[in-house]
Amino acid sequence: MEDLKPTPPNSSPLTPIGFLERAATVYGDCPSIVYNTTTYTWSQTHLRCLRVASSIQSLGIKKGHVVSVLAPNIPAMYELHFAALMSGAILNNINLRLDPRTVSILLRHSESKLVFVDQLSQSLIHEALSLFPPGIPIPRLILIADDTDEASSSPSSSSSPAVEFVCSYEDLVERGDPGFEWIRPTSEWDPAILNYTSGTTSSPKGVVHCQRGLFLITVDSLIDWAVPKQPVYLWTLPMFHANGWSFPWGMAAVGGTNICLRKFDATIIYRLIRAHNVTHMCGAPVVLNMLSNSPDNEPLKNPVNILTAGAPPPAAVLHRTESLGFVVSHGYGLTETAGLVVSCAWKREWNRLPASERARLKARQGVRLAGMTRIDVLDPNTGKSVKRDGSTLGEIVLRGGCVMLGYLKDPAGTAKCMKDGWFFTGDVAVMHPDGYLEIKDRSKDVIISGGENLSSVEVESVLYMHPAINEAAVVARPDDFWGETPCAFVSLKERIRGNKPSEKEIMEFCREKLPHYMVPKTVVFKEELPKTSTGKIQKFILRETAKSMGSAGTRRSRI
Ligand SMILES: Nc1ncnc2c1ncn2[C@@H]1O[C@H](COP(=O)(O)OP(=O)(O)OP(=O)(O)O)[C@@H](O)[C@H]1O
Repeated sequence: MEDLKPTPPNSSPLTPIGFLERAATVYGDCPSIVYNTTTYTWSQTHLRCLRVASSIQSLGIKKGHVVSVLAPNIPAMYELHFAALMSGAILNNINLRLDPRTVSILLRHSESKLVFVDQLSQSLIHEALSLFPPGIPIPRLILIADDTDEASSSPSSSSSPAVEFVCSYEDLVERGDPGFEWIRPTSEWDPAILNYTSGTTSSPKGVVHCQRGLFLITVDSLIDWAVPKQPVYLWTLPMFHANGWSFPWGMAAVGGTNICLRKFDATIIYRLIRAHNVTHMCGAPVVLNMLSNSPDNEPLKNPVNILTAGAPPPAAVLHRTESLGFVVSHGYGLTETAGLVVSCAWKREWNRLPASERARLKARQGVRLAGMTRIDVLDPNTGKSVKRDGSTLGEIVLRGGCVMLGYLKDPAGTAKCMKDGWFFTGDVAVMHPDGYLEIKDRSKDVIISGGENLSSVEVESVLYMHPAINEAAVVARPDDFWGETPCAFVSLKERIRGNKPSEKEIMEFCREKLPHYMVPKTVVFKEELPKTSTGKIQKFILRETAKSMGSAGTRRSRI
């Protein structure tokens, strides 16, 4: 059989772009995108993307050039996930809640040639470009105009500075060629996406993914979440965050309806779920917390599948969300893996367990998706797999086709996390006897108290059980005696604000449920906890605050 080799009929480069052509054939007359009063069908979306792709090319964008987008979850943002790649360009989504300085750094780092700018982000791009040093080429700008009520009623829409745009996005659609022969990858390893990480632990890093990786993560995610044909998908997860965990391409593969929205809160989400009979949505645990604590919450008429990832979901939040009729699935991934690569694969027999036990099991991150090659939790000292005992800590390592090509212009950073055949995640976890892993912390967040490693996630999960607590984060506070002690930052639920529990009461609550060394020795009440735009609590900011508080000064007997 050695003479049988790959040949053109069996080795076309994998790419997720082909899903769109197929959707236009199979689901041509069915809705692809719904945004306020606008609805497109899959054949319209296909043609619009071809037109935009041809226009991008006619603006001088060549294969491998970076094209950036600064927009919320609106139709143009969705279309550019296809159109930019169809023009041969590399798509770079920029988080629109970043400050101008960071946006400016990212645009220079990526050497972006063209930036699509939502009309409400004009000030941001204006300021970002004004920070370009002289002599550095400035990217050209395309305006994504939006005349919907939501966009035009925003205060910032009227006060935008004059920014020079080449033309509008709709001009590109209009003047583009619907018969454009889109640029197919010559190799499935061709770079396709440049995403910057959230910057939860450090400055954002530029993650590059190839066409093959995107194809694999898209197909794998659809299988793992058991997404049926023609779901109704509500865009509550920002597409600028790791390409919405691959679901822009996934929805084309299954002919789903994308319900786009510019901004969201619990009221809008509940309204859209009812109006469109939403079947699927994604969100970080912060979204689940918001939905389950909202005064608008009421049990859903039909179950809605919600996929959560991005931060550890406390069991108490999972429990509250499911009791409203959401069917929660829990996954884990990183910008570096283009989406979710581990999930808490649910077993039918677990349905018979009490709700709180189900939530506890579901809070575990789980097992590899079918398309991943291997995952493991390695002892940092020996490099060997940790014991499957649910308590020995190690680092999660991954291997599979959707792991990034590497960090842009950062060979040292790439080599640091991609070595010995593994991608090292920097996440600390245990392996349970049943082969499911559970994250205990990020390596930078582990608290070391009296030589004992202490999982901030475990302490947080207990704090979330407290009826008055809305959100909680636990970080290390320096301590002269113990080295570090746990310091809890909490925000309280709106409705109990008059009746605030004391620091001591919260510590007592934890003491009933945790070993003494894990009980927070300090509790700080805050109106709101600092978060990244993707809803992750910025522990490095809290850590700085805890540090500035000085030694907790605990005495031995208190621990
Ligand atoms: N289900 C989950 N449970 C716990 N943590 C999760 C889960 N899913 C993702 N995470 C956390 O999110 C991280 C990946 O997030 P992302 O790629 O958005 O950037 P970031 O790591 O937050 O930013 P930066 O690398 O710049 O600090 C993981 O490494 C992990 O710490």
